[in-house]
Amino acid sequence: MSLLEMRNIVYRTPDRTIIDHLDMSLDSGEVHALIGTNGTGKSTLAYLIMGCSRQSPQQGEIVFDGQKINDLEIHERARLGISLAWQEPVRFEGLRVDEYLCLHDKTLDADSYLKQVGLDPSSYAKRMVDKNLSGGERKRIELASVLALKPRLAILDEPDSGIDMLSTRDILQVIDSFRQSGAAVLLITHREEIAGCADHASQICDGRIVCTGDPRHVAAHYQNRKCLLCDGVECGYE
Ligand SMILES: Nc1ncnc2c1ncn2[C@@H]1O[C@H](COP(=O)(O)OP(=O)(O)OP(=O)(O)O)[C@@H](O)[C@H]1O
Repeated sequence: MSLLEMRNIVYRTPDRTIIDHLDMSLDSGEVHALIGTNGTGKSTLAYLIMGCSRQSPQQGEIVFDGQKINDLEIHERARLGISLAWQEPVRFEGLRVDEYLCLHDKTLDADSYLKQVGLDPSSYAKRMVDKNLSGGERKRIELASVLALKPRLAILDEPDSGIDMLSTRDILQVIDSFRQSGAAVLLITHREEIAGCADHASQICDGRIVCTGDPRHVAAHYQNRKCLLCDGVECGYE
């Protein structure tokens, strides 16, 4: 059985359907890229898995390690080993970076996590988590904090956003760190070169998975094929 199974998920707001009968699964240790254009439901899917703001699908089942988690609170899901690195990192003012990384376990070596995200501990460990950190630095610290949680499933919502192109290699290294830790990773991205490091990829369009399989195949589909809501011509379900 897969670590995470999303079965026939439907999520609607009063105005519209955002996730539309979506099926998707992830195995332990698998890096699965989810690619799609703006507003196709990627972050919504991440929030549904994490249980943010008590969001729950109106239809379908989210099953983690054999357990239906639709009705679990966010902290209960976190306890099962699910973690989310937000697209816009949360800011905990008044904490030092090393304290922030070790909030849940004071015995952790904060420096090793900073190194894994390409930040020099001698420059960053004792800085405050506040507005003086740049967006890209906060993003890296957020990724380090998720690594430090040692999740079984890490959901990375656009880990590359706000980080310059030259640092793509750092992001790929971070994803590799998750892989080496044995975590499954749901990697949300717009960028094919980031998706290319995954074991598996899926393209989402208007809340539905329209293509899934080898990342190169999915990236080519995403780039070259017309897609129902991307540009008005229905794409194939290959
Ligand atoms: N609570 C809500 N109420 C109304 N509309 C919502 C709500 N949450 C999300 N949406 C809409 O659902 C759509 C999908 O949003 P979502 O953030 O999941 O997209 P995304 O694929 O992550 O986009 P991006 O790549 O731009 O981050 C958007 O049109 C968004 O405005």
